[in-house]
Amino acid sequence: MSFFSKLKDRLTRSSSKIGQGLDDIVGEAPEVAPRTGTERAEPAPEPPAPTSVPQPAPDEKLQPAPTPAQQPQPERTGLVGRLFGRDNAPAEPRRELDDAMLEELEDMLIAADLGVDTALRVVSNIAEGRLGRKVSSSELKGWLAAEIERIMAPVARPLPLYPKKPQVVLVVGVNGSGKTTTIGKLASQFRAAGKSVVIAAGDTFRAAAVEQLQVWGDRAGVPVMKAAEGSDPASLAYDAMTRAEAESADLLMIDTAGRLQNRADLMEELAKIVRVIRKKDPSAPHNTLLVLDATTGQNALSQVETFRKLADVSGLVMTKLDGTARGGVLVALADKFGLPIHAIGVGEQIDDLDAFEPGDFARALVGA
Ligand SMILES: Nc1nc2c(ncn2[C@@H]2O[C@H](COP(=O)(O)OP(=O)(O)OP(=O)(O)O)[C@@H](O)[C@H]2O)c(=O)[nH]1
Repeated sequence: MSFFSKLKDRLTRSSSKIGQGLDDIVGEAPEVAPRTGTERAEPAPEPPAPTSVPQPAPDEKLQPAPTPAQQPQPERTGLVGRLFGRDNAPAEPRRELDDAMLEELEDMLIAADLGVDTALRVVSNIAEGRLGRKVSSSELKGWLAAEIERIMAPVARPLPLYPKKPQVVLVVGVNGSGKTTTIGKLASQFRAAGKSVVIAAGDTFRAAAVEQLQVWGDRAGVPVMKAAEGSDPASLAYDAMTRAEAESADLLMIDTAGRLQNRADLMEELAKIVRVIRKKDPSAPHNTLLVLDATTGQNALSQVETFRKLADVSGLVMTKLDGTARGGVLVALADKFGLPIHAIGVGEQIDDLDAFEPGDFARALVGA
């Protein structure tokens, strides 16, 4: 199954929240516009965007996505047919885009975790030049997907790989956000791409976390460096760096603790890891990935703020987009911080993590 198919299948809780929300808003129209042939002409409803072909970003933010030539067109009724009421195309409910509808849209997007600022901006962009028009739910989905894609396109960047070996990736995030799983999935994928990888189990205070990492390491065929329980994570990171250099490994991934209860300690622990690996390579770590759990919704925003103070976060990975109705928070994150989103996770299996593709994500999120 392609990752996009998985994304569409598994983002259903978020997409049904937004997609169903739009259907409900349009369905609440005081009247369903009958096709009389005398009303103001409206553009034909857009067919859903094709799912298999990535769409170019629309040139102009307010234009509906271009209709691909091969897509079946909704039947257009000729003038005579309309005059004689022979319009057999099923009429989609339409509702006039007015202030009340915009407010409902805004509330729905806020409830879907896009956050107040982002929801306001998205809604005002959708409204621009369209007030007073009778719009359908599928048109709204198309415009919303285009707006979301526009916000997310600048932050969709795969994990950058530099020529430096070993490339050090420090992985930070609160406990349970999916750090271990993300490291395991990335390690497997890099191995499959022919790269050699070393993992350091830097959360030395939690035996369960170390064990879990070992399971992933075994699965991926990647060595996992461990240290005695409670020992200094920085000294483990240094040893792991030594081993990665000796083995000419392409990548060293360092797991870290995620206890936010004592921020000063955690900050010192992360800073010390960075200090010791810089003794071996002043340009390390080359990436500092913050792993966020989508199910925490708006809380992910404060986690970014906190971890940016604790570490020099260079990019984000969002996990658990499956099984949550809060996937909209990724749009809020992109809009607020502009940090690169390197990958998203939609399950617990190795291939349930993939690069972030904004068009696919936007369409899956709104159910377009
Ligand atoms: N459904 C789903 N579950 C995930 C995903 N990523 C991780 N998980 C699960 O989330 C739980 C926590 O993931 P971990 O990788 O252990 O998280 P961690 O940040 O390393 O947490 P600690 O080990 O407590 O530090 C595990 O049960 C994972 O299987 C995902 O994308 N989707």
